[in-house]
Amino acid sequence: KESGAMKFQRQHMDPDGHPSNSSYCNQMMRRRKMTEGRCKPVNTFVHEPLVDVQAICLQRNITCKNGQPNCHKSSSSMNITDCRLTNGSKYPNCAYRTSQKERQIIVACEGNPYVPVHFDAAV
Ligand SMILES: Nc1ncnc2c1ncn2[C@@H]1O[C@H](C(=O)NS(=O)(=O)C[C@H]2[C@@H](O)[C@H](n3ccc(=O)[nH]c3=O)O[C@@H]2CO)[C@@H](O)[C@H]1O
Repeated sequence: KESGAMKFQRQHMDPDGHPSNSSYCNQMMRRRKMTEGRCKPVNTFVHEPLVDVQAICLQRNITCKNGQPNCHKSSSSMNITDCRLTNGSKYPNCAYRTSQKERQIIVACEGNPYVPVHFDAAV
């Protein structure tokens, strides 16, 4: 069974990648298995070293969107790509808009070791 930490890495980590073109999201959402059964509507990939994203869990606690108190915001902005399903997209042909951004990110952390298990937001 896939752990929360491994699921976070599958869904959100791409340290060496960067959207060279508009098909980055179409390719990556398939490759990372987020277009099976349905097209995941929104997903962010983070283009920073895993250790830097794991270090976010050391920042002070803030409240997550779901009210849980185990979220943390990155101290600096990070290189990310937002993938957002387009209106004309029809499963199984999941069509995404690729947007490269520099944003602080908010993740939820859990476990021992205390590591990211959920992407909450980019701010
Ligand atoms: N506090 C917590 N502590 C611990 N675990 C927690 C906590 N909260 C949730 N989980 C867990 O995470 C699981 C999960 O998949 N949550 S999810 O809201 O659907 C994820 C969002 C995110 O993937 C994506 N998104 C969204 C915005 C954006 O900018 N970028 C971007 O990528 O969209 C998704 C939907 O918004 C949930 O089942 C629950 O098990």
